[in-house]
Amino acid sequence: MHQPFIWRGDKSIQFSSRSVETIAIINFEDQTTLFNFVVKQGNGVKGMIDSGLSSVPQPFVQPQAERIPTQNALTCEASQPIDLSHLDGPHHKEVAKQIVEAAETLGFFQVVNHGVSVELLELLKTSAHEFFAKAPEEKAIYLKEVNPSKLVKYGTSFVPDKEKAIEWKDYVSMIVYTNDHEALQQWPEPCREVALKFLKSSMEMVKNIVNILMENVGVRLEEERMNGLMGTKMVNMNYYPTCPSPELTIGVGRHSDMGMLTVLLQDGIGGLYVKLDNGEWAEIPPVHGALVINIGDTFQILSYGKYKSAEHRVRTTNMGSRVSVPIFTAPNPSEKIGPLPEVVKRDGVARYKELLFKDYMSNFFGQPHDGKKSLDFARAE
Ligand SMILES: O=C(O)CCC(=O)C(=O)O
Ligand SMILES: [Fe+2]
Repeated sequence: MHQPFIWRGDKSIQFSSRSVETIAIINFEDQTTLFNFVVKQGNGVKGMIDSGLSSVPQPFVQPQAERIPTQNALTCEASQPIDLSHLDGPHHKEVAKQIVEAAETLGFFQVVNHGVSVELLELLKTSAHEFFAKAPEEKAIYLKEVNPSKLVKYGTSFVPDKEKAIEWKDYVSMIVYTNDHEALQQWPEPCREVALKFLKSSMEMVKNIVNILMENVGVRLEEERMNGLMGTKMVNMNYYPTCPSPELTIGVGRHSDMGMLTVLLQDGIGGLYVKLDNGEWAEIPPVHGALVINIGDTFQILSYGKYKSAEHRVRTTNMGSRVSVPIFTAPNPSEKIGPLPEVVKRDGVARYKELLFKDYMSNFFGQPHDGKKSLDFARAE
């Protein structure tokens, strides 16, 4: 079995690979060494924790303002899942109204009877755990510096070299631009098949929700435009290792998602928080078998702000390692995004300018998480 580290004292540990000759000292007190070990060499937060670390190293300690209080946390009241099985029957209008209201207010809701089997949801969580349980060198082959594929990326935190403090999260992103065959060849085991199944079995639901939200603002999307707006799809597996001092760290900092709609599977541990209008944060409680849906920046731009890309964040815990599996849907890189003419005509002045999605995307991935600042890039002067 892989046994990468031997704990030695408080400050330094030995890196032990298979042969005694390769033993090297890793000093977690030295920030460059730590950064290289966790981020550049792909050991991840998990590799650091597996070494027997019992306190949070300085580069992971968040500024006071970003820390998440664990006491007296609110639970989101509007979190009763919406039952999508009624979309096909006489209750269609009521269900559509619930979706519209959630998209206009919180920007987050949960759904059941979404078309993805509970067995598949369980398999997704298991395979996320299996991927991150692999030896660091088996995951490191998917680091973007090592792997030329644009379809897969393994890493830690969001933009670790620019952040004030590194997020307590490892992840693997699996992207589809063109065809599934390519994805299946390049995505890692043991996630590739289940991730693709998740994507396939949730897309009908996603398109139904997008259509409901579009129709509500007087827009009927041609198939080609729908495909253009939903052309980039990414399945992530997020892994938040158990943390010795959760009050000092964050799993994911305050942000909104960049695309159209996100579908998220979370496990039973909890820790996903959404910002309410009054500035308070409330937890989206885990509901077995449910999926979380949230509106992304692109949808906010297209609807000139009628639908809200909700600000959210994730706390860490010492109760066990958490996994989550979001699907991000977003436009093709070459797609123009801007307020839809129908919406502008109906409801007034556009607050966003037209731009190419690839420009929005590179700005988004170039900055550390900072609430909804990402949207400033698209704001009309
Ligand atoms: O892990 C979660 O619950 C949410 C993750 C998230 O917000 C993201 O990956 O964008
Ligand atoms: Fe997110």
